[in-house]
Amino acid sequence: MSAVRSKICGITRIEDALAAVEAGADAIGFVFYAKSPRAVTFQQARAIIKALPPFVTTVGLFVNASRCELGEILDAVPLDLLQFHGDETAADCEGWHRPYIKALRVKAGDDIAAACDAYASASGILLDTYVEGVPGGTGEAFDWSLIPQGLSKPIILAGGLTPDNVAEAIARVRPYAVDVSGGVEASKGIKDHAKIQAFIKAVVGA
Ligand SMILES: O=C(O)c1ccccc1NCC(=O)[C@H](O)[C@H](O)COP(=O)(O)O
Repeated sequence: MSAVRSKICGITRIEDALAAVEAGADAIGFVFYAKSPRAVTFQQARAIIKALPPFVTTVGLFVNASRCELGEILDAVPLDLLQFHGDETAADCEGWHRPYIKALRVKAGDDIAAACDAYASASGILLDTYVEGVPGGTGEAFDWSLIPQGLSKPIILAGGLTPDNVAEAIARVRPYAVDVSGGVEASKGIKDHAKIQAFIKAVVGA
Protein backbone atom coordinates (compact mmCIF):
# COMPACT_ATOMS: atom_id res chain seq x y z
CA MET A 1 0.00 0.00 0.00
CA SER A 2 1.36 3.45 -0.92
CA ALA A 3 2.15 5.91 1.86
CA VAL A 4 -0.84 7.66 3.36
CA ARG A 5 -0.67 11.39 2.74
CA SER A 6 -1.40 13.99 5.38
CA LYS A 7 -2.82 17.50 5.58
CA ILE A 8 -2.49 19.80 8.56
CA CYS A 9 -5.45 22.16 8.48
CA GLY A 10 -6.36 25.46 10.08
CA ILE A 11 -2.89 26.94 9.71
CA THR A 12 -2.69 30.60 10.82
CA ARG A 13 1.03 31.19 11.45
CA ILE A 14 4.21 30.84 9.42
CA GLU A 15 5.95 28.93 12.20
CA ASP A 16 3.17 26.36 12.31
CA ALA A 17 3.22 25.89 8.54
CA LEU A 18 6.99 25.36 8.60
CA ALA A 19 6.69 22.94 11.52
CA ALA A 20 4.11 20.93 9.54
CA VAL A 21 6.39 20.83 6.49
CA GLU A 22 9.40 19.91 8.63
CA ALA A 23 7.42 17.06 10.15
CA GLY A 24 6.58 15.77 6.65
CA ALA A 25 3.04 16.99 5.98
CA ASP A 26 2.05 16.86 2.31
CA ALA A 27 -0.46 19.71 2.48
CA ILE A 28 -1.53 22.59 4.65
CA GLY A 29 -5.02 24.04 4.83
CA PHE A 30 -6.24 27.63 5.19
CA VAL A 31 -9.75 28.28 6.47
CA PHE A 32 -11.52 31.09 4.59
CA TYR A 33 -14.67 30.87 6.73
CA ALA A 34 -15.07 33.88 9.00
CA LYS A 35 -16.99 32.03 11.74
CA SER A 36 -14.06 29.70 12.35
CA PRO A 37 -11.51 30.55 15.06
CA ARG A 38 -8.95 29.33 12.51
CA ALA A 39 -9.99 31.76 9.78
CA VAL A 40 -7.21 33.62 7.97
CA THR A 41 -7.15 36.78 5.90
CA PHE A 42 -5.85 36.94 2.34
CA GLN A 43 -2.76 38.67 3.70
CA GLN A 44 -2.05 36.01 6.30
CA ALA A 45 -2.43 33.19 3.78
CA ARG A 46 -0.22 34.96 1.21
CA ALA A 47 2.53 35.55 3.76
CA ILE A 48 2.47 31.94 4.96
CA ILE A 49 2.48 30.51 1.44
CA LYS A 50 5.36 32.83 0.45
CA ALA A 51 7.41 31.32 3.31
CA LEU A 52 6.87 27.71 2.19
CA PRO A 53 9.52 25.59 0.47
CA PRO A 54 8.50 23.84 -2.78
CA PHE A 55 6.37 20.68 -3.12
CA VAL A 56 3.82 21.50 -0.41
CA THR A 57 0.18 21.56 -1.51
CA THR A 58 -1.73 24.64 -0.37
CA VAL A 59 -5.44 24.05 0.26
CA GLY A 60 -8.14 26.69 0.65
CA LEU A 61 -11.27 25.79 2.63
CA PHE A 62 -14.65 27.33 1.93
CA VAL A 63 -18.17 27.03 3.31
CA ASN A 64 -20.84 28.21 0.87
CA ALA A 65 -18.69 31.14 -0.26
CA SER A 66 -20.20 33.37 -2.93
CA ARG A 67 -18.71 33.20 -6.40
CA CYS A 68 -17.51 36.78 -5.93
CA GLU A 69 -15.79 36.02 -2.61
CA LEU A 70 -14.21 32.85 -3.99
CA GLY A 71 -12.97 34.69 -7.07
CA GLU A 72 -11.41 37.44 -4.95
CA ILE A 73 -9.59 34.91 -2.76
CA LEU A 74 -8.31 32.91 -5.72
CA ASP A 75 -7.04 36.11 -7.37
CA ALA A 76 -5.17 37.04 -4.19
CA VAL A 77 -3.94 33.74 -2.77
CA PRO A 78 -1.92 31.07 -4.65
CA LEU A 79 -3.97 28.00 -3.71
CA ASP A 80 -3.27 24.65 -5.36
CA LEU A 81 -6.44 22.84 -4.24
CA LEU A 82 -9.91 23.88 -3.10
CA GLN A 83 -11.87 22.19 -0.33
CA PHE A 84 -15.61 22.79 -0.13
CA HIS A 85 -17.28 22.17 3.22
CA GLY A 86 -20.79 23.50 2.67
CA ASP A 87 -23.80 22.70 0.50
CA GLU A 88 -21.88 23.32 -2.72
CA THR A 89 -23.00 21.29 -5.73
CA ALA A 90 -20.45 19.81 -8.12
CA ALA A 91 -21.20 22.71 -10.47
CA ASP A 92 -20.36 25.18 -7.66
CA CYS A 93 -16.99 23.44 -7.15
CA GLU A 94 -16.01 23.33 -10.81
CA GLY A 95 -14.71 26.04 -13.12
CA TRP A 96 -12.10 27.52 -10.76
CA HIS A 97 -9.22 26.08 -12.76
CA ARG A 98 -8.07 24.09 -9.78
CA PRO A 99 -8.73 20.57 -8.52
CA TYR A 100 -11.10 20.36 -5.60
CA ILE A 101 -12.06 18.02 -2.81
CA LYS A 102 -15.57 17.91 -1.42
CA ALA A 103 -16.12 17.41 2.29
CA LEU A 104 -18.96 15.17 3.38
CA ARG A 105 -20.03 15.22 7.02
CA VAL A 106 -20.85 11.62 7.89
CA LYS A 107 -23.74 10.40 10.03
CA ALA A 108 -25.53 7.04 10.25
CA GLY A 109 -27.76 6.36 7.27
CA ASP A 110 -25.86 8.54 4.80
CA ASP A 111 -25.28 7.05 1.35
CA ILE A 112 -21.59 7.89 1.12
CA ALA A 113 -21.13 6.00 -2.16
CA ALA A 114 -23.88 8.00 -3.86
CA ALA A 115 -22.46 11.24 -2.49
CA CYS A 116 -19.02 10.37 -3.89
CA ASP A 117 -20.60 9.64 -7.28
CA ALA A 118 -22.39 13.00 -7.21
CA TYR A 119 -18.99 14.74 -7.20
CA ALA A 120 -17.52 12.86 -10.16
CA SER A 121 -15.26 15.85 -10.97
CA ALA A 122 -13.70 15.94 -7.49
CA SER A 123 -10.10 14.80 -7.09
CA GLY A 124 -11.01 13.40 -3.68
CA ILE A 125 -13.68 13.22 -1.01
CA LEU A 126 -12.99 14.27 2.58
CA LEU A 127 -15.05 12.35 5.12
CA ASP A 128 -15.56 14.39 8.25
CA THR A 129 -17.74 14.27 11.35
CA TYR A 130 -21.30 15.53 11.26
CA VAL A 131 -22.16 17.91 14.10
CA GLU A 132 -25.35 19.93 13.69
CA GLY A 133 -24.53 23.50 12.75
CA VAL A 134 -20.75 22.95 12.63
CA PRO A 135 -19.37 22.69 9.05
CA GLY A 136 -15.96 21.38 10.12
CA GLY A 137 -13.17 21.42 12.64
CA THR A 138 -15.31 19.66 15.24
CA GLY A 139 -12.47 17.78 16.93
CA GLU A 140 -14.81 14.78 17.13
CA ALA A 141 -14.37 11.43 15.39
CA PHE A 142 -17.24 9.64 13.68
CA ASP A 143 -17.95 5.91 13.40
CA TRP A 144 -15.43 4.79 10.81
CA SER A 145 -17.39 1.56 10.24
CA LEU A 146 -19.94 3.72 8.38
CA ILE A 147 -17.45 4.07 5.52
CA PRO A 148 -18.15 1.48 2.77
CA GLN A 149 -15.40 -0.25 0.83
CA GLY A 150 -14.77 0.48 -2.85
CA LEU A 151 -15.73 4.14 -2.99
CA SER A 152 -15.25 5.82 -6.35
CA LYS A 153 -12.89 8.54 -5.14
CA PRO A 154 -9.68 8.82 -3.10
CA ILE A 155 -10.78 9.25 0.51
CA ILE A 156 -9.30 11.81 2.90
CA LEU A 157 -10.27 10.83 6.44
CA ALA A 158 -10.88 13.65 8.90
CA GLY A 159 -12.70 14.38 12.11
CA GLY A 160 -11.19 14.12 15.58
CA LEU A 161 -7.96 12.49 14.47
CA THR A 162 -5.06 12.67 16.91
CA PRO A 163 -1.53 11.27 17.22
CA ASP A 164 -3.07 8.53 19.38
CA ASN A 165 -5.88 7.33 17.08
CA VAL A 166 -4.62 8.00 13.55
CA ALA A 167 -2.77 4.69 13.18
CA GLU A 168 -5.95 2.76 14.07
CA ALA A 169 -7.96 4.98 11.72
CA ILE A 170 -5.57 4.18 8.87
CA ALA A 171 -5.59 0.45 9.64
CA ARG A 172 -9.39 0.34 9.65
CA VAL A 173 -10.23 2.72 6.81
CA ARG A 174 -7.17 2.53 4.53
CA PRO A 175 -7.68 6.12 3.34
CA TYR A 176 -5.71 7.85 0.60
CA ALA A 177 -4.91 10.60 3.11
CA VAL A 178 -5.68 11.90 6.57
CA ASP A 179 -6.49 15.42 7.70
CA VAL A 180 -6.27 16.99 11.13
CA SER A 181 -6.78 20.32 12.79
CA GLY A 182 -7.82 20.22 16.44
CA GLY A 183 -5.85 17.10 17.30
CA VAL A 184 -2.53 18.89 16.75
CA GLU A 185 -3.37 22.19 18.45
CA ALA A 186 -2.36 23.94 21.65
CA SER A 187 -5.44 26.15 21.20
CA LYS A 188 -7.78 26.94 18.30
CA GLY A 189 -5.64 27.98 15.33
CA ILE A 190 -2.37 27.61 17.24
CA LYS A 191 -0.59 24.37 16.42
CA ASP A 192 1.44 22.30 18.89
CA HIS A 193 4.59 21.36 17.00
CA ALA A 194 5.27 18.26 19.08
CA LYS A 195 1.74 17.03 18.35
CA ILE A 196 2.25 17.64 14.64
CA GLN A 197 5.45 15.61 14.71
CA ALA A 198 3.77 12.83 16.68
CA PHE A 199 0.82 12.79 14.28
CA ILE A 200 2.96 12.54 11.15
CA LYS A 201 5.18 9.90 12.80
CA ALA A 202 2.10 7.83 13.56
CA VAL A 203 0.86 8.22 9.96
CA VAL A 204 4.20 7.16 8.50
CA GLY A 205 4.41 4.22 10.85
CA ALA A 206 0.87 3.00 10.25
O1 LIG B 1 -11.17 23.86 11.00
C1 LIG B 1 -12.16 24.60 11.03
O2 LIG B 1 -12.35 25.46 11.93
C2 LIG B 1 -13.20 24.52 9.95
C3 LIG B 1 -14.29 25.38 9.99
C4 LIG B 1 -15.24 25.32 8.98
C5 LIG B 1 -15.11 24.40 7.93
C6 LIG B 1 -14.03 23.54 7.88
C7 LIG B 1 -13.07 23.58 8.90
N1 LIG B 1 -12.01 22.70 8.90
C8 LIG B 1 -11.88 21.79 7.82
C9 LIG B 1 -10.93 20.67 7.96
O3 LIG B 1 -10.48 20.13 6.96
C10 LIG B 1 -10.60 20.13 9.32
O4 LIG B 1 -9.25 19.73 9.33
C11 LIG B 1 -11.49 18.92 9.54
O5 LIG B 1 -12.82 19.39 9.66
C12 LIG B 1 -11.08 18.14 10.78
O6 LIG B 1 -11.06 18.97 11.90
P1 LIG B 1 -10.65 18.32 13.34
O7 LIG B 1 -11.79 17.40 13.71
O8 LIG B 1 -10.49 19.49 14.27
O9 LIG B 1 -9.36 17.57 13.12
